[in-house]
Amino acid sequence: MAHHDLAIVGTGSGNMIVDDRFDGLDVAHVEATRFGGTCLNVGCIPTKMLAYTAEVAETVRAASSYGVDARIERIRWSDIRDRVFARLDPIGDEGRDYRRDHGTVYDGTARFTGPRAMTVDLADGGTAEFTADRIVLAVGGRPVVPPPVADSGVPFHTSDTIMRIDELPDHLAIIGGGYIAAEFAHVFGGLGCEVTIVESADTLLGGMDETVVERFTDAARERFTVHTGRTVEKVTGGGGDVRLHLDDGTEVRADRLLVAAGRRPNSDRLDLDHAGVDTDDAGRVVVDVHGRTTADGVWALGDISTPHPVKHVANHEAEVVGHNLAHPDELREVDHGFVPAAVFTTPQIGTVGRTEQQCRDEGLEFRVGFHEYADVAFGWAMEEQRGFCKVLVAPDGTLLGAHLLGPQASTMVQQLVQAMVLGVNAQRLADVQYWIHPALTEVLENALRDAVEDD
Ligand SMILES: Cc1cc2nc3c(=O)[nH]c(=O)nc-3n(C[C@H](O)[C@H](O)[C@H](O)COP(=O)(O)OP(=O)(O)OC[C@H]3O[C@@H](n4cnc5c(N)ncnc54)[C@H](O)[C@@H]3O)c2cc1C
Ligand SMILES: NC(=O)c1ccc[n+]([C@@H]2O[C@H](COP(=O)([O-])OP(=O)(O)OC[C@H]3O[C@@H](n4cnc5c(N)ncnc54)[C@H](O)[C@@H]3O)[C@@H](O)[C@H]2O)c1
Repeated sequence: MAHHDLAIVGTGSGNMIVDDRFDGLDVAHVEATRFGGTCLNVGCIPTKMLAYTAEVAETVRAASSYGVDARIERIRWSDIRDRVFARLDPIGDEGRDYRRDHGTVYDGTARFTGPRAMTVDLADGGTAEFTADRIVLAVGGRPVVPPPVADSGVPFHTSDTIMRIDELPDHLAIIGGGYIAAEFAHVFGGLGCEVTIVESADTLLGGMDETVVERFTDAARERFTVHTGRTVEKVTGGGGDVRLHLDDGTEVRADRLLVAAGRRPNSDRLDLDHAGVDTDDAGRVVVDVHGRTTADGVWALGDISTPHPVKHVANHEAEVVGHNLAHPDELREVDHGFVPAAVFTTPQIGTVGRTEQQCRDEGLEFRVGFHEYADVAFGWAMEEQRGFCKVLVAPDGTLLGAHLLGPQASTMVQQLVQAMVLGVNAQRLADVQYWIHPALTEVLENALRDAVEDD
């Protein structure tokens, strides 16, 4: 049986760990599907390349409101898809080849057979067994498929497959109304498809700040057919005619179905009990602040273990675990303070820190600073009607949270993230810098002033 000094299972963020600090060690990587993980192959990057493309199409459609008459001649879906994947696929392939040249790569699915011992079901048949001094679990998560879909036998897509389809659907039905549903509704709606969303909660993007949720859900209702507070009881049909039977008797007919009803960690497929690795109630591998699991020599990072399943957090955790493997006597801690997020839709969303409802629920004293895009000059240039910035500020000026909806929200929120991380209070942030006039950032300046200036 092979023995390695270090084995890394999963090549998304896991592939970031090994560099020249590990020269001289025998290192193995194990990957069940495409090298490079979710973000590169089926997640953040292709979705954002498509989201931007959809924005280009929307800009053309909206051009006449600025006095520029334009129309879309044709949407060349196969060219759009191929632009994305012709760029991304070679990156994963090169990553795999590099690792092969510098160590061992197992193309297959690994699970534990004992403490720090694994077997790999190889993609091309057969199995391989290995032990390792140290093992890193970076196996991510996968889409959850609700039973009415899974049991129906009706073909469906998840985020893993929908981006590589051959033809755009006329009508896409989406189950779920979270991040993934919102971004794909934007992509396919922007490219001209009819979109219907079925979400079991009363709003889309539940869990975000209440004003974001309200305005985003309203915006989505204008662009798509949205059923909130509804569940799918049965799925029938097939091929290009999928029918969703909702609990209020509504039948949704579409030619494609996308399931975007949440993701779960892949911990249930690793036979963790053979290795002494514990999980929590949500199926996440339990780790300490250094990334160590409950089993000696086994580490974990990213979506398999984190409470924040976004790529910037997985990257940070990979950096910390990498450092800790290389420097076992100077362990670093993972920092989960002020984790921002963005939703790449129209309107865009950028968010960090507590929501207004969390501030209330925690009984905090706070002020709300609020400003509309429509009330700054660049908002006039853009004819922006819905966008806003909300900041939540404690009596001593500490920023508790910030939420933006509107153009460039994913970029603009970064300035507030920076202030929160560096401990710059709202008054100082508003006062000590010039705010470029008449840039969109005047929305931030005015929201901050609204929170800190006397009524
Ligand atoms: C559609 C979509 C869009 C997203 N957009 C964003 C975004 O815009 N911004 C953002 O921050 N986050 C986004 N995310 C989330 C982000 O992609 C994840 O948080 C991140 O990729 C997790 O990285 P990871 O390294 O933990 O896992 P992954 O990147 O998922 O890597 C895990 C790897 O392990 C492999 N694997 C699984 N089980 C085994 C096994 N038993 N043996 C061997 N290999 C195995 C998998 O094949 C996979 O390659 C998005 C996710 C999705 C699905
Ligand atoms: N821009 C980004 O950062 C980005 C983009 C995509 C995904 N992600 C990550 O991926 C994770 C998973 O995304 P997601 O959108 O799949 O999950 P999610 O948890 O954000 O949303 C799932 C939604 O589906 C609904 N739902 C669940 N079961 C349902 C059912 N049977 N019928 C109808 N609705 C149902 C839930 O109420 C929820 O609103 C996100 O939490 C995020 O961490 C991030």
